[in-house]
Amino acid sequence: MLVLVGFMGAGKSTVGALLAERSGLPLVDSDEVLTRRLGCDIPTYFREHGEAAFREAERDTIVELLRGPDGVLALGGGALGSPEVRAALAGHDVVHLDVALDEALGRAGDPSVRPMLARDDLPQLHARRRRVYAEAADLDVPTAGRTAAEVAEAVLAAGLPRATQAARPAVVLVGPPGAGKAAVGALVADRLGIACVETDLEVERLAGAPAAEVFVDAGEERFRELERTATVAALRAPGVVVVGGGAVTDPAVREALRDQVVVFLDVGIADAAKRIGFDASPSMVTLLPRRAWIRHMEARRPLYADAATWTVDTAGRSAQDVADQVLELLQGGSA
Ligand SMILES: Nc1ncnc2c1ncn2[C@@H]1O[C@H](COP(=O)(O)OP(=O)(O)OP(=O)(O)O)[C@@H](O)[C@H]1O
Ligand SMILES: O=C(O)C1=C[C@@H](O)[C@@H](O)[C@H](O)C1
Ligand SMILES: [Mg+2]
Repeated sequence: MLVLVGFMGAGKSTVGALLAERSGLPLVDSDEVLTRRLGCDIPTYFREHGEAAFREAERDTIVELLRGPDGVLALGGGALGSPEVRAALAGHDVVHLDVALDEALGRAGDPSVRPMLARDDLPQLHARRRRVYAEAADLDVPTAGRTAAEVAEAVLAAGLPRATQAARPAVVLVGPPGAGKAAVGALVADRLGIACVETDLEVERLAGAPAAEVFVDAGEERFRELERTATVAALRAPGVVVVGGGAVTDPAVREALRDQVVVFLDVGIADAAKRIGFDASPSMVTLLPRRAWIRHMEARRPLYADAATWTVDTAGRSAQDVADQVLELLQGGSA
């Protein structure tokens, strides 16, 4: 992961969003994940349970996020107080956004709602933490006199492996026709502010004809060839990638799926048949009658499951509900 550390107001969230956009990696903000998990905002939690309880929850959450799928991770300003968090940073690319105290105070917003700003030893806290951030970091970026965009440029220019790695999808969705991949993919991409690439549509673009037509006129073998080209290319670019139901039968596609963040959207014939509408107007999926769907699913289930980082059961659920679960998984929530 590309991990951003620094004092409150250093620009971790703002610069993190710019780096996420540039690298195609999802942005995860530990304060946001914690707010969701704690069920209330951080100042309220500090008031009701005290700082020690907050630090424990913060430590556990961050250690878990650091073990999770790749991304840009912005850490809360006090996170490095934990030796477990400092140890868990090993092997990640850590960037310290170095900000002077007066500048940070100018940026960090209303001090009355910031538990850690309401203390009289702030200059000492800032000086102490600055050393801890620098010690943990692979790169220190002074933010004084630089816009957030310039800070992001400085991070990219330093050539850290994660910031400059070849782009790859934030998440790849696999599953049979009727799993809801395209609908869920569009919702997830929308929330992450990134593109959604459907390999079926890419095949149509390459072939210059509807996918069903390629399948019937040029034959399945030609269709699979185009699908392999389109899918392997999509898996090297940022965004959310929705992989056509049969693509996993191709060994090159399975190879390209290795080490990706993959969600298998699982579904049974009852829900799939309802969602597809087997008698609706001609499309790729209406070529698959009920029995063929079942046969394909039996053969492909192990391939979907093998490729998957997570499996999500979509039976009886709306696309929005499934998309929310996928987002939660990406942002370190439990399944
Ligand atoms: N380099 C910069 N120059 C000027 N303003 C900036 C810069 N970086 C961030 N800001 C602004 O400062 C404010 C705080 O930035 P941001 O929320 O990204 O900081 P943070 O490190 O995530 O702080 P927090 O402790 O709240 O998580 C925002 O209004 C943001 O637009
Ligand atoms: O500096 C800190 O100790 C904190 C910073 C914020 O990011 C929050 O994690 C919380 O307000 C504590
Ligand atoms: Mg922030």
